[in-house]
Amino acid sequence: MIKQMKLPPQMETLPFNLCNPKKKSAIINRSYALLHSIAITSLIFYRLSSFLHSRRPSLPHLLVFASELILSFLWLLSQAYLWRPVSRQTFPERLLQEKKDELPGIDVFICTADPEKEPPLEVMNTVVSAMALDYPIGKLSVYVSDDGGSALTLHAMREAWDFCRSWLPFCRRFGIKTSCPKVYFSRYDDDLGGKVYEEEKEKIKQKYKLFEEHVKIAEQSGRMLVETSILNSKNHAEHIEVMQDASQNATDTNQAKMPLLVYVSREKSTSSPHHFKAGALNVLLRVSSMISNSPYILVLDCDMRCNDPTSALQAMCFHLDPKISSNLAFVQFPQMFHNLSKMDIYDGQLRSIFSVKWPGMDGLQGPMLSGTCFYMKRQALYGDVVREDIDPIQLKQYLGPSNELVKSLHRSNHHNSANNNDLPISRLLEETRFLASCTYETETQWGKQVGFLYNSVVEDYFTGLNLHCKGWKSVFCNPPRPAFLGTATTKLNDTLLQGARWNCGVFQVTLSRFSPLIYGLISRMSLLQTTCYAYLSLQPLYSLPMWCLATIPQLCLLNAIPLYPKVSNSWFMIFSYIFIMSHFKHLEEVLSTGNPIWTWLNEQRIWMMKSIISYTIGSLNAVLNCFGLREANFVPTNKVADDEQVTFYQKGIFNFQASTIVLAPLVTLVTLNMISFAGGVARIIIKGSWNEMFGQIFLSFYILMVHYPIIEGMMLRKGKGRIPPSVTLLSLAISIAFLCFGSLILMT
Ligand SMILES: O=c1ccn([C@@H]2O[C@H](COP(=O)(O)OP(=O)(O)O[C@H]3O[C@H](CO)[C@@H](O)[C@H](O)[C@H]3O)[C@@H](O)[C@H]2O)c(=O)[nH]1
Ligand SMILES: [Mn+2]
Repeated sequence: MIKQMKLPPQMETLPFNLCNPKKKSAIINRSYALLHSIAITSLIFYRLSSFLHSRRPSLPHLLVFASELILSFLWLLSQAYLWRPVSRQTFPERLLQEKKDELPGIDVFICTADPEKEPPLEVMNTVVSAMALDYPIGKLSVYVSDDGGSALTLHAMREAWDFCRSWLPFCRRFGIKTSCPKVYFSRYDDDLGGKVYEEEKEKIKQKYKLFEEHVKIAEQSGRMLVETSILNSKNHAEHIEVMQDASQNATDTNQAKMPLLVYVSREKSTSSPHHFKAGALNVLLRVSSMISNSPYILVLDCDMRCNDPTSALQAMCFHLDPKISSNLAFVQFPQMFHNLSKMDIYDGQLRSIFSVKWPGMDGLQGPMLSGTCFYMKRQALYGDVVREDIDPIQLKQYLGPSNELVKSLHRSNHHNSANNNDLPISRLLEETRFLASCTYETETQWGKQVGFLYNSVVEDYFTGLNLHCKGWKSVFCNPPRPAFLGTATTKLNDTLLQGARWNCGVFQVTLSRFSPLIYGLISRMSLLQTTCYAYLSLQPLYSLPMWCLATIPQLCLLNAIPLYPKVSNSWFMIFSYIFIMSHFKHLEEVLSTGNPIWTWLNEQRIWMMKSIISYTIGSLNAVLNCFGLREANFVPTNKVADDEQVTFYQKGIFNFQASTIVLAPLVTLVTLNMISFAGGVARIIIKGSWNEMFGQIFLSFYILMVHYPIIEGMMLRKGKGRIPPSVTLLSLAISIAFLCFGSLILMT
């Protein structure tokens, strides 16, 4: 499919890629930051001086001030993302013109873990779309890691391999851009016309249907074996299978008509830790080094299908650019999603990360590693181990006992994508099984200094942090056509619990000796880059001011204790300025990244919800884990949605079918604010004074307004998806208890 176009003369002077600073955004951001920091400084001055004037500052005042300090600190850290945003452009045609014959090999790694939550048919669509990447065939290999060790996934993969035999030639022949068959057959957006094309399309469609049917039948018969497979998913021997034409030698990929496809299910046993996805990726690293050993690696989650086959070439526009390639570790594409609704009430698109934070970091040392959709240099993962002068014995202490692995390392170090073709295939497979066994990593540096790092359930964040600390750079590539599309969570419960896992992971890093604020500064990272990492690592702290500001001012309102200056007082202006400007800045960001105005409200809401639920649960888990009281866990997110769930989500209606631990805190806080707001309004009516309490009344009003869907779910909705009355009652009881108890304390 790779075609070399004749370039117009002016293009011949173009580089492979361009980096354009977003000057206008930088000016807006920096002016805002300057004014806002003056306002925050005055607020702190106001609080401190009022403490000096009153004889003994009250506890609520101290708590609110502490919250304001935490919020200000996090705000300050977050400014690093806004300092120097850039955007990038690639010119794959230029790359082909100069480097067509020197393109390096790429190994694609796809991870799956649970055939129930990650239906094999969907996973195979990802596999097929990766097989169809627009890249020289002999230089592309696809590896699937199946942590579930499921016979079903293996079966589906053989079927997928079969389907690829027809699908790949079809894509190549007609230049199909939508190389994920499921999407292609539901849209046909490659409008190519022509009789031959139509005929071929019909034929291939039948083949896809057949493929789909085979997998579905297997799925149905597999259901009955669920129990054994659950057992199996935690305890099974390794199984590795190289799929290839019978005529073809596994190692002779250069002659192949199809990319190599390899199924890897590592050995798992309940007695040894498997380190979740990071563990799976490290096994793939070792296994692939025996087979294709490509110098570059594309990592994909099982639901992240390729949506633009040229992504590999786009990534190579950076990796092969002599100006930046030597210290470039990875090219990160944004995670984008195929199932977002117009309203996107749960902020499934993660807008702030992929439209603001990563472009911002791209102007510094580069975006963080985001788990999927990145092209990584293999060498970067081997760390400082692979030096010319290192002695083999020492190398084995790092990499484990396999001689073949050590040898392969030198080959990849020499930028040679050639395989281990000095080994016979049977010997090679034997070695891969050894490398995929449970015990291989014992007493090695895998997960500590080599490969994807353990110690945090967000292996991506932690691994990326270490790379940047060692001086590696990264690049954010965000082309107009999404390069990859995944499945976003469409349920409140899933979104908040996924957020809890992420925040548990980053907080694990915060509590370790790798805490970015310290570790980053003593390493080779710049101050701004360190600040970006520190912001994410401390983000769970948002939970403290959120809990505080949703309860204390309300309690004080009911007890007639003012916490903010009177409206007539000029200091009130400072508070209003900070509140209004931070909202305007957020709005500016939402609109300038091409989103509708309701995104702004959705994000405010989900941010508060995450602060209360995800950040709280996440940081608690991390703390418990730190003291050895609880094991941090990586439970894969559900990727199947029932019709009912999809309907709610599509209509933008909150689905409150969620566990009580997720719902009760939210409902309690809303109830509490309803009571205090009512109390505040009653006070105005009876006493006629609103001046000194306005700040607190407004705060409650604001919280209620943003969380209107919860009020609706409690009082106005009927049927499925509403908040169960039992949760409402429980929350009411807790709020009243809190208010009574709190008032008692305030009176003493
Ligand atoms: O023991 C495990 C657990 C998970 N996975 C795979 O990891 C991927 C990501 O899991 P998912 O459930 O989709 O988690 P998300 O929260 O959606 O993932 C985000 O967050 C993770 C870190 O928590 C990153 O690894 C992911 O790339 C990033 O997309 C999936 O392909 C899983 O099959 C494994 O291979 N083994
Ligand atoms: Mn996912």
